[in-house]
Amino acid sequence: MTNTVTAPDPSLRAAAQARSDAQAKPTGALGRLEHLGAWLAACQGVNPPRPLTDVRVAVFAGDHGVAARGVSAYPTQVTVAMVHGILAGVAGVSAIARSVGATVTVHDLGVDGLTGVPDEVRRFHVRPARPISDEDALTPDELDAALAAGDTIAAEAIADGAQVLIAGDLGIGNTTPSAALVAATLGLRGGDVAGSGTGVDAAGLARKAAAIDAALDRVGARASDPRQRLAALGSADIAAAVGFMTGAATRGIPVVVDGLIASAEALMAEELAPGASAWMVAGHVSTEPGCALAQRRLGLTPILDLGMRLGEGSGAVLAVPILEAAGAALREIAALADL
Ligand SMILES: Cc1cc2ncn([C@H]3O[C@H](COP(=O)(O)O)[C@@H](O)[C@H]3O)c2cc1C
Ligand SMILES: O=C(O)c1cccnc1
Repeated sequence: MTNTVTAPDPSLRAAAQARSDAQAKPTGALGRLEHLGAWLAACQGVNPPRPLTDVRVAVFAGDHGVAARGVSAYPTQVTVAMVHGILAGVAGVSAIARSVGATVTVHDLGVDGLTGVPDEVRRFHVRPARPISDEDALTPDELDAALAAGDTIAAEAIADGAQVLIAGDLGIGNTTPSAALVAATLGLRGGDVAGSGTGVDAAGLARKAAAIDAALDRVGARASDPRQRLAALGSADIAAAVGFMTGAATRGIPVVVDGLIASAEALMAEELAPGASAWMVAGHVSTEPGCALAQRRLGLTPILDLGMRLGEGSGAVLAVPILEAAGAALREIAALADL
């Protein structure tokens, strides 16, 4: 596993922008679509960029001990139910991915009580994350194993032809560790980053902010080290997604970032593999306050803002047609001089 990231090719970005400028439209008339097209060309190393025919969502599923603090509106059994839902192709991300021609896999990185699934799903199974307000979620060895699992999942998808990778999340309670990671990274408190997640009421929101503050106070200055922050405040599913994102960036494959959980993971990926965020676009911004905060820190401007708060990679995969249209515009619009 390497952490060395080479930036998307700046000469191809410039060439794509020049091609766009010469096309049969007023200069700049396609707005941010032009930037997305140039970014895609730079990522692919070819101008105009190739069509996106192989986009993959890997959903990282895991349970979170902190859920016992009453931070979610739903019981933890929903995590198992939703893994089965994804396997059956009937989850939210399943429907949206199908509508855009993307594929979805799900990976158990700490789901409590998961049975009746293919071995492949449990290949990287570990125990659920310990409650972050009371103890570190992971040991250093567990952190390494989770990061390596995500890197392997990315490597295998890329070797199999994936052009774009998306990390999806699944696990009751996961907005709490994600918000805690954003708070610790940005120097904020629970009240700044806690959102309603699955729909907690005001008392639930207060419990969530308090759980985040307890975790931040417990970890203290250790949080300034990104590995310690991730092990103390994260989880195996979150760490695996971080390894998946760094695995994509180190291999020169673009990533579309989803909501709060993925944006927190992207923050961690950028710290563990500096430059990784140059391989990312934000597919959407969710309604969780920590999501916009993380994206702003990374300099990522979301493609979509639809008031979504599902996770699973759903908002990211929904943005893929916009990215594809950006590439199509570069490929198919004639040069004004040729008309
Ligand atoms: C039926 C259902 C399907 C989901 N799919 C994703 N999430 C999302 O919501 C959960 C995080 O929110 P919180 O931190 O408030 O628990 C995670 O499972 C996340 O993937 C779902 C949540 C539910 C209830
Ligand atoms: O921001 C997200 O992706 C999100 C929000 C609520 C629940 N699950 C995910």
